[in-house]
Amino acid sequence: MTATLEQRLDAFRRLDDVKMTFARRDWFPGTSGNLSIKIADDPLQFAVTASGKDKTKLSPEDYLIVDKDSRPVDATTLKPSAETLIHAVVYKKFAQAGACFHVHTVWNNLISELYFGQRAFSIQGQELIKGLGIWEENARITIPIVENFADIPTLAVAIEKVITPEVPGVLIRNHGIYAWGGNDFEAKRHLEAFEFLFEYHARWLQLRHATVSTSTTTI
Ligand SMILES: CSCCC(=O)C(=O)COP(=O)(O)O
Ligand SMILES: [Zn+2]
Repeated sequence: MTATLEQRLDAFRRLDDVKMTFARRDWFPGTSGNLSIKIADDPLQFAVTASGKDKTKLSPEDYLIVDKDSRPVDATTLKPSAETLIHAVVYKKFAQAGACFHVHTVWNNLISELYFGQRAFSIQGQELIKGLGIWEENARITIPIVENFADIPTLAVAIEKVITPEVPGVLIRNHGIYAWGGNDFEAKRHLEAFEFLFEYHARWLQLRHATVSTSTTTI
């Protein structure tokens, strides 16, 4: 069933909230990043950020509604995010996904670069893994890494091939992360958990390196 006006406005308000929260963390440098919230399943429709906007600001022209083919549902001069196809892939692959968020951060870029040549990043035994909805003892998670294809349909196909229901995210090398969840609250929690794990791991590697270097220095 097509979404009502009230559902659309509710999605826009929720996107405003998430956007401003992430903006305060500097998670949208240089107009990067995009956000979406699903508003209808059959046929698929979702609200998505307009392309190229300064996502640290609010304006009446921040979002539009697109269909399963990432095409605007209404007549509009706004362009959907250049990466809308990736949001569509997530919603089509996981019927339970209700929101999908993409940010470029130094930490997620560093992790993808540190594991250059590898197709995934794994981490084990961190409490914040529970933030991803994984509660088993000493859990290990593996987030796939895809190469940063400039051609978005190629990138979307690469992402479609590697994402799984177990881990709600994917890293694009030297680009950023996509994370999703059943709704905006859950997608935000997942994204925050991933970002914590990336920062923790990168800092841990740095400290370990510094400690090893100091302990091997002769006076
Ligand atoms: C300057 S960021 C390059 C494009 C990108 O990766 C991104 O996340 C933002 O693209 P959009 O079309 O959604 O504004
Ligand atoms: Zn991006």
